[in-house]
Amino acid sequence: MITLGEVDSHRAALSLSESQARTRARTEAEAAGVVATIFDSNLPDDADLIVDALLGTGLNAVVQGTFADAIWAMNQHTAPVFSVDIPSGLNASTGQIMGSAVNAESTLTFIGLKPGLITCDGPDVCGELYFDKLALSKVERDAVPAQAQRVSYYLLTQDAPLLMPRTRNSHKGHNGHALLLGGDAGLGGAISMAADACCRVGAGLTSCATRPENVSVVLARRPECMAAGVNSGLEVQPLLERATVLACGPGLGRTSWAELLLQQVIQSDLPVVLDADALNIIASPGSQTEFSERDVVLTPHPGEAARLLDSTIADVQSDRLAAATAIAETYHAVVILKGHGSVIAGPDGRLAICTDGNPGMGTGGMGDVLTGVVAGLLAQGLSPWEAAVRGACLHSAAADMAADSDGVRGLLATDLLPYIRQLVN
Ligand SMILES: NC(=O)C1=CN([C@@H]2O[C@H](COP(=O)(O)OP(=O)(O)OC[C@H]3O[C@@H](n4cnc5c(N)ncnc54)[C@H](O)[C@@H]3O)[C@@H](O)[C@H]2O)[C@@H](O)CC1
Ligand SMILES: Nc1ncnc2c1ncn2[C@@H]1O[C@H](COP(=O)(O)OP(=O)(O)O)[C@@H](O)[C@H]1O
Repeated sequence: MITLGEVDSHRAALSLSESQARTRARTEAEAAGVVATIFDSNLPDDADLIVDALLGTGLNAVVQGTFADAIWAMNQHTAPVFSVDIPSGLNASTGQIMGSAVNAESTLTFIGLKPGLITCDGPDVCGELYFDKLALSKVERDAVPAQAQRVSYYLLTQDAPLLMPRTRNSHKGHNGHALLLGGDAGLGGAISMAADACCRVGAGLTSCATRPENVSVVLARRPECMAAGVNSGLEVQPLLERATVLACGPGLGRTSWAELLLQQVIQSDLPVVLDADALNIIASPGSQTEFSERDVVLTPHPGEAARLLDSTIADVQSDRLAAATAIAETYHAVVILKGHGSVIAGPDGRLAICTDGNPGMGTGGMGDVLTGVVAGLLAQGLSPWEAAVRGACLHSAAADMAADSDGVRGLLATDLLPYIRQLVN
């Protein structure tokens, strides 16, 4: 941790106001050896560290004027920037850059980890993130309730394994039977990848209901999976009777075939994961779906979330926690709002942010694998909340392992599968 004492030979203080608090801060900084100067668009060339303590967690409007100039100057400077509490210009609650933000080399945040540091644009601007609870007692810290729980594969498995070990006497009937529905013409890969992930996460049995022409695609990729070609909703009925958990959406499309399949899924009372076009169909005008009596996980990316909320991607990304909460409340379901810092929201107001994951995951099929992972966890008896939290972290941590091994670019959804298997054991 860097202290003021260690930076006292550096002239990096910016004085932009004479309010009482700032005056006191300035007095104390000067006493520690900092030389304060009025900011005039330039920072000293010879500074070898910039301490950014310009704007804090109260920022709620676009940064303008001298503040924007100061942020620009810090970003142009060759010295690394160390941000105090939060990089100036970043919205502490949402992770949105408010016009411009400091690109910190590292950030030391205090008392509580702000959600904006770990979702949306936050991780791109805060650099290495450090946390100090300061001298506050637990009682004092608990007085301010956390907005969201930070979750990661590492945090979830510090004291216990991700999944309970199996009894030696267990058999496939104990581990659930997931039925995955989707795979319209040309999209057989999506349902096939979801099924593979469901098998690898440990579901006892995995079946697919897909277009007849995709049956061979699914079976060729994963013979352990069962695949039925279906043309109508009626043909889905016997499959539903054997399943314990459903997932619908990967490669589903939006044809009348897709709507018939989804109708069967909606009418069932089995736990279900809905993704991709299943979400787009329930978001369409006239569709009145809510799941108050059922275990449901919805996995929208920001585009699908915008359709579910009848809003825009920009609105969703401007406050990801609020968007995930609004979907969870509207549909009475657990929601994984995907993207960097995936947000998990429960209908009861619970919120978590997953800090695993990397930009290599921005490739087709990655969401289909997540659907299979969450379905496989539900099949093994996890609650929707646990399946969503553990599934999101498992999926992203597997992607991090795959990226550590061979790099971020060119990472494919199916590259995650061996790591998913390692991480569930
Ligand atoms: N091999 C396969 O069979 C594949 C099938 N896929 C299936 O094809 C379906 C349709 O995929 P499309 O890409 O056409 O449609 P999408 O609805 O997934 O994407 C359409 C648009 O939504 C927006 N969007 C998506 N992700 C976003 C994000 N993270 N942040 C902000 N905006 C975002 C973008 O504007 C994007 O162009 C998927 O739902 C999936 O089930 C894809 O998963 C790709 C691979
Ligand atoms: N930059 C990123 N950082 C972390 N995770 C990401 C990033 N980009 C994408 N992801 C993850 O990858 C997956 C993409 O899902 P989705 O958009 O539904 O893909 P598809 O429809 O192609 O299957 C989600 O789990 C999302 O959280």
